[in-house]
Formats: sequence, structure tokens, C-alpha cells
Amino acid sequence: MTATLYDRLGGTEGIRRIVDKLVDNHLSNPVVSARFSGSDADNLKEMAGNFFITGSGGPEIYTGKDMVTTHKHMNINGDEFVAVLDDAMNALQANDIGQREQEEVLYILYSLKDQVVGI
Ligand code: HEM
Repeated sequence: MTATLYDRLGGTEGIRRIVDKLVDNHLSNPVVSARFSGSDADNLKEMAGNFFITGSGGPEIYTGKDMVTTHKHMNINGDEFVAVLDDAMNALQANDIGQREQEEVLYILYSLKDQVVGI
């Protein structure tokens, strides 16, 4: 049986490391940093980490809002969405995640586009 994406990303510990890097990337990415200027970075890391852990086949610990409710009225555009995908790919590569897993994460994130962009 193939291991879950959760396992292949290094389980809870591995995903926490990836998401910490992802949020740090957002904070220093000029395309999106202003979006997060009022955010509590530690809380965002916790919530985004929980989202990834649950969404990749790990324990059901995500108790945050759904993606439409979270991003509604933010008027997020396509360039910002691509910037977030860039930050995610960079975070995976910085943590030596394999290409197959990078592709799977990219596909999952891309599939959420309609729940994030222009809503
Ligand atoms: C597929 C792409 C994305 C996913 C999976 C995602 C996921 C999340 C999650 C899980 C949260 C936390 C929700 C909660 O606290 O209940 C969140 C919050 C947020 N997201 Fe996204 N997001 C995505 C794209 C974006 C984009 C493109 C932007 C804008 C550049 C953005 C801006 C924000 C902001 C400003 C918050 C609120 C932070 C806060 O409460 O301080 N997101 N997102």
C-alpha cells in the first residue's frame, strides 16, 4: 500500500516544518506580505499546519474555517495565488521533499483556486 501524503511529507513534525517555512516565505514575499501584516504568525502557522495535516491524510485536527469563508471578500487575485503556490513549492524544496510529493501538493493547492481567488 502506498503511504499517505501525510506520511511522505514527514508526518506532523515534517509538515510543521514545511508550513513554518511557508508562512515565513509569505511574510517576506512582496506580492503577498501586506496581506499578512496584521496576522499573528504563530497562530497562522498553527492553523495552516493543522489544515495540511488533516488534508494530507493525517489526524483530523483542523478546526478552522473552510476556504471560502476564510478568503471571502479579500479580493485575492491570480498573481497573489501564484505567489502563494511559489512560496509553497519553495518550502517543500527547502525541506528536501521529493518531486512526486511536490506535484501532489501543487495539484491539491491548485484545486482550491476557485475557493480562494476572486470570491
Ligand atoms: C490554496 C491556497 C490557500 C490555502 C490552502 C489557504 C489556507 C488558509 C488557511 C488554512 C487559513 C487559516 C484559516 C483559519 O484561521 O481559520 C488561511 C488564512 C488566510 N489566508 Fe489563506 N490560503 C490560501 C491562499 C491564500 C492567498 C492566495 C492569500 C492572499 C495572498 C491568502 C490570505 C490569507 C489571509 C490574509 C488569511 C488570514 C490570516 C489571519 O487570520 O491572520 N490565502 N488561509
